[in-house]
Amino acid sequence: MANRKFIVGNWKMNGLRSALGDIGGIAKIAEQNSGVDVAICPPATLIASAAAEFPDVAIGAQDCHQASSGAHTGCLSSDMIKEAGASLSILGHSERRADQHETDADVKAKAEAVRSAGLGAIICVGETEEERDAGSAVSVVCGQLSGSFPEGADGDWLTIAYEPVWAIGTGRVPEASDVEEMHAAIRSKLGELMADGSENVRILYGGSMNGGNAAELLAVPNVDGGLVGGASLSAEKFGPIIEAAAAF
Ligand SMILES: O=C(CO)COP(=O)(O)O
Repeated sequence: MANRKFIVGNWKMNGLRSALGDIGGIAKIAEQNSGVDVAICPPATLIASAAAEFPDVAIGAQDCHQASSGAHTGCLSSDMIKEAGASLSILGHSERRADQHETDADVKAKAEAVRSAGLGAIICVGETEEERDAGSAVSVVCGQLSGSFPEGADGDWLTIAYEPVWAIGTGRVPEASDVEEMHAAIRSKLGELMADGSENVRILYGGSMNGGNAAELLAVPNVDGGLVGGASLSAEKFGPIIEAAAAF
C-alpha cells in the first residue's frame, strides 16, 4: 500500500454547493489516474452531497469530535461524518491546533474515535518557523507524533501528514533535503510507536504543494503523497498534482 501515492485535497473553509462541479472534475481526473489514491476533504456542509454525487472519489472530513455524542455544540462525531459519506478525516491540522487550541491528547482521542467508526485518519504534525530556526523541528514533530498517536494502531487506516506551519499558504517550500530528513525521522518514530505495519503508513507532505513542485516533492524518499490546500480547490490546479503522483 505504501507504494501507491495518496493525494488529498483539504478545502478548509472554502466551497459552497456551486463548487460541487470542481469535485466532479477532480473525481474524473482521479478516475483517469487509477494508480493514485485521491481524496477530497470539503467543508462538512458538502460531504453528503459530494459523496452521493461522486461515489468514485473518497470524500473526507476536516475534523471529528472525540466523543460519540453529547453536549458539544457545533461539533460532529465520527458516526455523523461517516453517515454523511466520509471515509476518512483530517485530524490535528495546525490551523485547528492554533485556532481551536487542539492538543496532542485531543488529536489522539479523535484518532481513536475515527478508528472505532471504521474511518481513516490523517494526523497532521509540523513545526513553526521559530521552532525550525531554533533547530528543534525534528524533535517538535516527533513529539507531536508520539503525543497524537492512537493506542495500538496498525497501518491500514492511518496516514501522517507533515506540514511545516511556515510553508502553509505562503508559497514557501522546504528544501528537499529538509523534507527527506523529516520524513525519515517520522518513519523511524512510527517504527518505535507501532508493533508492526509502520512501513504501510503513508507520510504525506503538505505546505504550498502545487503542479509545479509536486513531482520534486513526491520524489523525496518517504514522501508517499501530498496534503494540498489552495491548489486543491479546482480540477485545473489539482489535476497536475494527481498526474505528477501517477508518474511514480
Ligand atoms: O494546510 C495545507 C493542507 O492541509 C496546505 O495548504 P496550502 O497547500 O494552501 O499551503
